[in-house]
Amino acid sequence: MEKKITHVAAGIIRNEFGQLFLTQRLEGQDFAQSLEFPGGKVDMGETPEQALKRELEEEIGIHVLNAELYEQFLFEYPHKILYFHFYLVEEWVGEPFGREGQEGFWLDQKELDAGQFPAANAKLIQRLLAETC
Ligand SMILES: Nc1nc2c([nH]c(=O)n2[C@H]2C[C@H](O)[C@@H](COP(=O)(O)OP(=O)(O)OP(=O)(O)O)O2)c(=O)[nH]1
Ligand SMILES: [Mg+2]
Repeated sequence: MEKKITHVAAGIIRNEFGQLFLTQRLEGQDFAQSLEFPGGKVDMGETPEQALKRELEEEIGIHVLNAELYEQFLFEYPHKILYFHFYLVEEWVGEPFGREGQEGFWLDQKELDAGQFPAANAKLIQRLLAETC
């Protein structure tokens, strides 16, 4: 059977100290306990940017003021095919927190560790590490 492609929009939320806001996936979700960039599936009729804004309100309680597309790519897991839209978010209103009970914390961009994220994130994290100063 053909696997359908699910679109996912997620935010690389970066503060003025060069730290990124990460969350930990919950028990019961796929990739439970992995770290992630907050975000989720793009709903039917939504643009990826609209999905990003909705998901960041729902998951971490922030209102995004500006988002710049950083990386888009397809990744095939054994059980699903995802098309990611990662946005760099540096302007928002509110203080991010794990609104759905998940852990959330700030981490220096240069401290990112691809081993703590799902496999799809590897290249993205490589780029983020290469772009720290
Ligand atoms: N949000 C997010 N998802 C990621 C990342 N890396 C990665 O492989 N994924 C995968 C995990 C999921 O299979 C999918 C994203 O879906 P999700 O579980 O966040 O979707 P959602 O928030 O809409 O959650 P749900 O309502 O379906 O439970 O992408 C990442 O950095 N951030
Ligand atoms: Mg999600």
